[in-house]
Amino acid sequence: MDDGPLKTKLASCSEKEMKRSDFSISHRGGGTLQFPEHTTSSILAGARMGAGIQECDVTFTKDKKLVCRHAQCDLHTTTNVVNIPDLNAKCTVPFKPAANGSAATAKCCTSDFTLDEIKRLCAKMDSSNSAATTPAQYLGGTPGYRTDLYAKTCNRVNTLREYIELVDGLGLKFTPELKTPEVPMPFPAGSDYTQAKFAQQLIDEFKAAGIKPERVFLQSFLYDDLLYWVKAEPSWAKQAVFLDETADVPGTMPQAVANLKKYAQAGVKIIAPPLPYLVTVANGKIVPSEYALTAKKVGLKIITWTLERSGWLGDGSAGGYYYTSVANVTNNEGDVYNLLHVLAHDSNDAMSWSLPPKCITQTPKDSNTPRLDCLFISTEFRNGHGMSMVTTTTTAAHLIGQEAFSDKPLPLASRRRGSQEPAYEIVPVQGKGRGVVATRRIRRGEILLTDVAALLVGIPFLADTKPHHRRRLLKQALSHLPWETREKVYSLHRSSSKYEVDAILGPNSNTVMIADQVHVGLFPEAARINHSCRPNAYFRFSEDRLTMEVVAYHVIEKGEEVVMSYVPVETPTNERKQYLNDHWGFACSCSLCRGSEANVNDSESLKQKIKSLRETIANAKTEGYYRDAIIMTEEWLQFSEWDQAPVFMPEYHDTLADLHYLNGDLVNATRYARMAVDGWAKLGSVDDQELEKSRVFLGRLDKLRVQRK
Ligand SMILES: C[S@@+](CC[C@H](N)C(=O)[O-])C[C@H]1O[C@@H](n2cnc3c(N)ncnc32)[C@H](O)[C@@H]1O
Repeated sequence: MDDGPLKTKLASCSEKEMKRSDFSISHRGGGTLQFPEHTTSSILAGARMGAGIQECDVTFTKDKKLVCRHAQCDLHTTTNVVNIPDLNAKCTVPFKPAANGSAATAKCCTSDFTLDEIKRLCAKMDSSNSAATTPAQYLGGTPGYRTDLYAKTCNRVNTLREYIELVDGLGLKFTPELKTPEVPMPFPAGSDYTQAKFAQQLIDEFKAAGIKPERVFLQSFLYDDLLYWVKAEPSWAKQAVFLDETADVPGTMPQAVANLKKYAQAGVKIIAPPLPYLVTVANGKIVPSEYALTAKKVGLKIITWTLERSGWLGDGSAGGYYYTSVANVTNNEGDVYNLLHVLAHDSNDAMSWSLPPKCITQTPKDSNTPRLDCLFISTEFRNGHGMSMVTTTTTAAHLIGQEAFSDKPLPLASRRRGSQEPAYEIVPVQGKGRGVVATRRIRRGEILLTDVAALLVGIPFLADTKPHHRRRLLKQALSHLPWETREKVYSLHRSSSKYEVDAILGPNSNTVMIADQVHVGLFPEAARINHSCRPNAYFRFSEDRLTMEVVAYHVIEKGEEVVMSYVPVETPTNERKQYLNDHWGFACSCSLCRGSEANVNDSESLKQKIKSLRETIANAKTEGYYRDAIIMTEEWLQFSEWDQAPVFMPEYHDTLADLHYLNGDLVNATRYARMAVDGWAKLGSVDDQELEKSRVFLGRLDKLRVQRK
């Protein structure tokens, strides 16, 4: 693979455990390179490789039973049928040996046999030997890049029912494809076994097995099958997939693109074309095609047919059919990852943003590697709240990867009693402009306010970009926000500074981490919270929701101002005063900033002690002195209580649980983990994320204890 950020990122995962994911869908069972397809061994191999969804291509037997085969008429190449004389005789075209320069032939269909007969077959690797003069020879021909190793024992052909049972047992999802019949329908002629009946039978098998429609992605190449499901079985059609091959004939792509709207209007939800429909090349890079962009625009979801190649990527054939639209940038086997990256991220990027991203490339002073920063704007984000972001494409892709833009539910913030109004108001506060004041008593740990980011900007962009370029891009970022959010943001402009964006961003933004990169975030509502050296609240940033939650450190009485510390609480007084003055533009008048020398010094030395204790705890933890870290954590709690510095008991219990676990003491680790879970739960479930984290940890500890018994 070519060197670059993607290769580095992938290499960093080489030692990670494989995880099951719905992103990975097995084709014909998962292990077709090594296992006879659609068999139990193949499905188990797919599951081992991480497939979250498993395929069965569904076709019917002579007695109308449903079985899994890639095609209705492939039994002569995927089973030993031609080598069983009485069954071979029943084939549509029984085996005929090669002779006089003509290849050996056979054609055996599932509809030639009853299910009992099909159950006598052994599945094998999909191949045939065209030079065969005997049925046994015809079974050969497996290409050298596959193996017959696992076809030596008899793998039976699975029925749809057996596949459902197996995949259900593995806890996976299903993607059955209704195979286009190769015999005229109804089958047999004049009977009532129509195409619609076949399409219904497939769903009925899932219903009979008690499978919910949310676990099933039906597929078909026949548009009429999709229309049938939409009409007859709407809940099963919700994630039915239309396999689109209508642009395979040269010149037909424009029509295929135009048809997408029609499909969406008819109720189709997911389109699955082959790779070349989805990507093209622009400026030497793989990018989403017009087909992909249009599909998204009309509201269709996309599942790539398969990620496969016809021939090697590095031998000059450039992957054959599947790579036709990107052949001129395909020259080594690693290019499959470049393609996959575009399918997984870039095509979604292009859809998530309301305007095409605007990008600039610049090389930071301390590095030789150029960095691409882009302005991404989504006016749809959070029901029209909107958000602009200036960051690298890697960070944007990371956020898309964790579905940060999917409007996940927000954690519940405090409300006024018996009302939907927030439990705070924004009012003038003496000497500080405006501020946030509680309108009822807020409990410790309650989430007082949840705010959605209006703007996120990477620090490297701010540091490396020339001021006028920086201001211009940021101005665009703000001006494209939806009206209501934009008004809120502009109302934060308090100073008479010449540069509006600087005046808005400077004294109103918070530092947040996204994908391990430092960013500043503008949260227009939370930006009304003033500073105090003795805060009663703190903020927590959620990377996968792009929100800020303001949490009460301790009880905040009705009418009390909600305040946060703009600097780490343990920062020494002089440093703090200086920073607040330089960066936030005000002279700190907190009691700690202006208190008597003696008091300040007392508090100062406590702060210093806490600061160094926290550092020592962190060091002891990384160096493995867990016992010492445990003792110091107890000490830290004591000091914090003297100083009235905020400390959450569940947070503290989480730390102790972790340290005891690292120290190999499962009993104490479990004790503290349980206390942490109880503590978070008592906070009224307002902090679901922390509660969930502690619960997961406790679950792990419980499992470990059971294993060790
Ligand atoms: C994030 S804003 C807080 C909301 C602001 N008071 C308003 O009216 O929108 C930060 C600005 O508020 C003012 N501020 C915050 N805390 C203050 C404090 N403790 N004393 C004086 N001014 C403060 C400063 O002007 C600071 O730059």
